[in-house]
Amino acid sequence: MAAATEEIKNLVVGLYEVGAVKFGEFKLKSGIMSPVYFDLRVTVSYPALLQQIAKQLWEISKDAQHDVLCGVPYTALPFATAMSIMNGKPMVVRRKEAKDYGTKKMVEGVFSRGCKCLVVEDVVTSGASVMETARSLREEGLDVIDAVVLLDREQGGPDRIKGEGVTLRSVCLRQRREGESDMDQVLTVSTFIAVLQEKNLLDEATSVAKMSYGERAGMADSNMAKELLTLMESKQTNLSVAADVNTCAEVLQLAEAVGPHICLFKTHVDVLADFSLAFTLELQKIADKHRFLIFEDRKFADIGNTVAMQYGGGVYRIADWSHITNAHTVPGPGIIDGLAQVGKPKGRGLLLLGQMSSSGTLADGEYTKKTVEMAVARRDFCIGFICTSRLSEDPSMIHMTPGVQLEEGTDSLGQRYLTPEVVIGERTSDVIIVGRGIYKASDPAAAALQYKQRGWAGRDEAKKGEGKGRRRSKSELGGGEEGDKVVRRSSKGCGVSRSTCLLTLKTAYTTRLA
Ligand SMILES: O=c1ccn([C@@H]2O[C@H](COP(=O)(O)O)[C@@H](O)[C@H]2O)c(=O)[nH]1
Repeated sequence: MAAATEEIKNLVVGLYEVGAVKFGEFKLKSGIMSPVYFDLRVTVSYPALLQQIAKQLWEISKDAQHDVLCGVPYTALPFATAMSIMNGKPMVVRRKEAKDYGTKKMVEGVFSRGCKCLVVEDVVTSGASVMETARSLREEGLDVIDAVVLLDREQGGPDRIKGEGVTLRSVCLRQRREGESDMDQVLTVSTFIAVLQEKNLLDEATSVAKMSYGERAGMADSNMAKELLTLMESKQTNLSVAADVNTCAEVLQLAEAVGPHICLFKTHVDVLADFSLAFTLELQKIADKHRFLIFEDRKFADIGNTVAMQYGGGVYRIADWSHITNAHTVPGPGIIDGLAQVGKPKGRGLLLLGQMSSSGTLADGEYTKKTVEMAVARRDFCIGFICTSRLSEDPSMIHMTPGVQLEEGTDSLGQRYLTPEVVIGERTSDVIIVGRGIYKASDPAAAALQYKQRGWAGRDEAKKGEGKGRRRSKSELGGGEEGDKVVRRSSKGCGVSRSTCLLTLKTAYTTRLA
């Protein structure tokens, strides 16, 4: 599955740079407040950007049926014109008001009855403008079954438009996956933010490392990521214990002892001499009691079909009891799809191994980069990474780092240890995973508390921005004119932190008006 292509990323950045996307505080025509406003009218002043827009709109029109194009007046007229010129496709123009002289035609241009017309729109909110245009074109004898839009504000537009017999396709930052509806084919807000952050275009305050886990929970795409981030915030812990002990009784005893201090309990059930499904039920009871999630560190590494069987069946039936599991990306994205087939219906989440803590690991450079792309493209199921430092500025992605002890060092088999302060404070990871440092301690509960405190304190360092995850803004957020949909706007002076704006933005986007 492709992540946002470079072309789409460039388009997002281009829109942002010309002020077609503004962050601040806006009252929309509907009365709701929004921390983002799209004003695509400015794009007429940027021919290269207009060309990019037309190219993307044309690409998503490929499966649509059309003999002519018609832009919804006025902002989308130049989009349709650019598409027409670039692809040699004729267009028609729909008048907003009929002339009171001459032909009194509502639609200008040459067409015949039954001619298929593709409606082109800039932004869809409720879908009213597209529907009005489609009705008017139909009254003149044109056949309208498809429409395309640059930005879908996810407020029910495509469904309403579908109700009028028109399929709306939107330019999106990820490709539609099998089984997803048209409504899923949207420019997701967290992807939008991730692209701008990746390009260092958002204010430093938006750096994910500076956001609370709670704020990020509100922005996460998968329910499992939301649940874990919420739990971390409410329990004030970013500690995961790795229970690498050999019997079920030892695992359960450890879970009872460390349960109050952790967000996640990591298992390797294939090292248990006496594994049974009854044991998993006991573990789940302890997890419920102490409010932590279970992570079976299975490190799947086969083709999609095989991992689906390994995850859902066999002796361990991992998907039945483990909230989270993980996978290598060596096989390619099929491994994620295979695991998602089993795990998604159960509400589970997946971590990808982007880096490893062991010395000489091959998981670096291009491999790590590709892994991040795979995760972002499936953020409905992928909740983050096993890694040694932050890999992505996407607020949905939870970074978990193993190889943590109170002192830096190595073991005799190549494991490398960093301290909680380095992992969370400097490398801006989200979760420390600690095994021997805790289960081999004379008092595992006391050791867990100590790691928990040091891991949580690391957050303060990360928020100060001294770490690697620090982002510097390249450009100030620009001022913008008041549009007909905007009552008030302020960017710098809105009195709300940028991260709060972004959180509200996410909320605004995910709240359907219908
Ligand atoms: O890169 C990786 C990935 C996973 N692990 C796992 O974490 C724990 C670490 O245990 P320690 O005793 O704290 O070394 C263990 O379960 C590994 O399988 C990792 O270490 N590195």
